[in-house]
Amino acid sequence: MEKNSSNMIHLTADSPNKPETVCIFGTGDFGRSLGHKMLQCGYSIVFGSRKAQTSSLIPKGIEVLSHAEAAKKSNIIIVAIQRDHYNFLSELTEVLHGKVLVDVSNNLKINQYPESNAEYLAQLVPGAKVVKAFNTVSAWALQSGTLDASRQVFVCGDDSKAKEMVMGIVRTLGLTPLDQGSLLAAKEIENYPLQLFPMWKFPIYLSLGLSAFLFFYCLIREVIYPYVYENKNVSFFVVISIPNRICPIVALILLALVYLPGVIAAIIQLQRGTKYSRFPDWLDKWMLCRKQLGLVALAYAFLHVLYTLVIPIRYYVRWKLNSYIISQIQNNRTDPFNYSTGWHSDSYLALGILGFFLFILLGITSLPSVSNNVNWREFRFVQTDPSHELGKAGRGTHKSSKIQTTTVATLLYNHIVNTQAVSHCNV
Ligand SMILES: NC(=O)C1=CN([C@@H]2O[C@H](COP(=O)(O)OP(=O)(O)OC[C@H]3O[C@@H](n4cnc5c(N)ncnc54)[C@H](OP(=O)(O)O)[C@@H]3O)[C@@H](O)[C@H]2O)C=CC1
Ligand SMILES: [Cu+2]
Repeated sequence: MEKNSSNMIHLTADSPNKPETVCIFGTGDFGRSLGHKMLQCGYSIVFGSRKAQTSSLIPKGIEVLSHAEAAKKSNIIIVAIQRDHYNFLSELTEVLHGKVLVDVSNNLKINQYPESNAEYLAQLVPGAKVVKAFNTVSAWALQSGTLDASRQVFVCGDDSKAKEMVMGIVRTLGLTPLDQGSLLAAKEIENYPLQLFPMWKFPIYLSLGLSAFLFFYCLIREVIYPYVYENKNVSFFVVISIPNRICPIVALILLALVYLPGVIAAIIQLQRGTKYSRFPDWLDKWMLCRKQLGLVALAYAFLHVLYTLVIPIRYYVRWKLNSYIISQIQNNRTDPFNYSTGWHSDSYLALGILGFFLFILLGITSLPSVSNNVNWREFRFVQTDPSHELGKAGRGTHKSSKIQTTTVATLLYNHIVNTQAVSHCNV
């Protein structure tokens, strides 16, 4: 595989034993950190700077030259300068002709400029092959060697050879390059570090909203109403009983919402008679956060399981059971065993257990670290890949063969419906 060749340092064609020289413009935080890391990985580095003196901050063994001189020494130039200061590069058009220019810049706001920084750079230096990379790696992480957040480096560019060269460097640094296609993808890549859990926002707000609504509903029905009309104080219900009622309902609603957009999308496609037109924006966004919706639903189901497991040790439950037994004794009466209740109770618990088990299976396989370890057939066996749909969401190919999701939903639905008959939540 290509992995072997790319893990080695790239040697220049003319001098096979000398490592490739890479030029970095800008001796700021990021330029220095990247230079230091690349030096460690065996590259020969030269800095291009406005001031050609060496400061103590510059890693030993790296030359600092003027921009033009430094650029002449290498075919790859990493531009570690803020976008606002790019204009001087247009004067270097001649020197930079045919060279690979790597744009690492980030913005302060999403969509700060009309065009991406990388495209702007390509306009400034028309003869250069611009590649976008490294913007998702922080200077601090490079320096401390603690790349704990993500080893993924998004790379995009119009020239495939230039892109391949940059991806080689990324791999040599021990990072994982992800080819995102042409320079048109640069805008998305630049917006990426500015986003804070973009796909999680909607699922989390929705689940919190639903929980709050259901909480007040249950509070009125089960605590305030008995208090007002029967003068019964069961306010402690807010601690376990009511949450345990909310959790399964929210979980099931969210699970249904994972499903619903696929159905709506199918209806839209049938109506339009084509699957090659874009879905409305709201549907697109909804589709893209299905995986997160599913995982939040799983979290709620998990809470429900925990709340349910503690039922036998609750004081209120034990007291209720005891007083029931005592009242039988006092009345000298034995309630007969009810077979249908026996069946009901066991079967809804079994449905809950199986549904929860499959739900966990779905959740686990949707984690990237797990799905990377199974092949696509194995994956399809468990679920349809949400990220597979992620890439195509806008273009409208949706294979909704979510047999497993259907099973989970059906099992859990039956579990909840049966709960009405013999409830573990009624205590
Ligand atoms: N810091 C980080 O963690 C990350 C930074 N980046 C990106 O890397 C780039 C550099 O960031 P960072 O190193 O933090 O920024 P700094 O402000 O630390 O450094 C920027 C460097 O740009 C050069 N520069 C400044 N003004 C001019 C100018 N008018 N003309 C020419 N060169 C100039 C200077 O180098 P000199 O004095 O040598 O000329 C300066 O050291 C930015 O685009 C940033 O978005 C991307 C990912 C992470
Ligand atoms: Cu339940």
